[in-house]
Amino acid sequence: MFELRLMCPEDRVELLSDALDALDALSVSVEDADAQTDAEQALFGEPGMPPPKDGWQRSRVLALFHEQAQAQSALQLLQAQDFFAGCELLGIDHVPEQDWVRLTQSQFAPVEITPEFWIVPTWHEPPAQARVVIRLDPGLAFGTGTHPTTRMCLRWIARHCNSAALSRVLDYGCGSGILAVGAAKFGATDVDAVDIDTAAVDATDLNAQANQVSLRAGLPEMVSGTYQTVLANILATPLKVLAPLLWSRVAEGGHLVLAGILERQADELKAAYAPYCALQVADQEDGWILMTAAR
Ligand SMILES: C[S@@+](CC[C@H](N)C(=O)[O-])C[C@H]1O[C@@H](n2cnc3c(N)ncnc32)[C@H](O)[C@@H]1O
Repeated sequence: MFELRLMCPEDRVELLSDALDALDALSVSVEDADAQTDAEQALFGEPGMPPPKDGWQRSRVLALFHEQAQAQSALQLLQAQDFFAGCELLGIDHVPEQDWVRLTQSQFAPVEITPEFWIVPTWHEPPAQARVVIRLDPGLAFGTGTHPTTRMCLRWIARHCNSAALSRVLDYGCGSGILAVGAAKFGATDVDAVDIDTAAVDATDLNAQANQVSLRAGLPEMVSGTYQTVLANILATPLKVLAPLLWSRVAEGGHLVLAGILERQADELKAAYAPYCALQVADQEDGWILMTAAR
């Protein structure tokens, strides 16, 4: 295969990507051309919020074609368009054949949560010291155990194993279902996992089956009654909006466990939850914090 690489200013990215699609590119991807340089202007957005800007100030647009001649003729057609002004050819390069499946798999090693608790992809054997294992392959839904927010929630679950905290558990924003599966593996008998994304609900069902645990996965409307533990690893903005709902689901004597919060967001989270409970920082990793409250 051949990769056509173009540099493109912010206001042309969409036009150029659409044109490459129309010219039968096998795939089109866009990268921040200034990433990890002094000129980088990173864009941070949150789900459900409008993007802060349409694109980076300069983007690298990469399009794959089967044949070199296809890439060259796509370039010629683009160069004849008005919108190509300000864009620039970086090159047309041969992309060597690779075993993409093996390459992707090699990037996902088993993840240690505690010395005895591991997340292990199906193509790996669990480490000898693992006593509790979640079998999980990367998929469409968030939550493979590689993110600090997920790991902190799982550590909290491991610390509370065999306690009343893990009787009835709610995983709110379940993604892959990793927290719900983890809670079930540590003895939770009644686990609900909900997400606004139906792909996450499907992934959670499949991951529960693969790990031979029983839980109920569904949309947030499925939540009913109260829970000894309510886990929500989302992001600061939705967590603030969800404060009354999440707290109302915590049973007497139960715990609220929140993640997806940056260290600098601790005070705003405490303020948002102050009418209901006193959130405390319970763990931290790589600039992210875990906040908890007991009822
Ligand atoms: C960061 S992922 C966490 C996935 C998993 N629980 C983990 O800990 O790795 C957040 C998930 O929350 C879901 N989500 C976002 N806003 C939500 C909301 N208002 N209600 C329910 N789920 C939401 C997203 O679809 C996503 O799957």
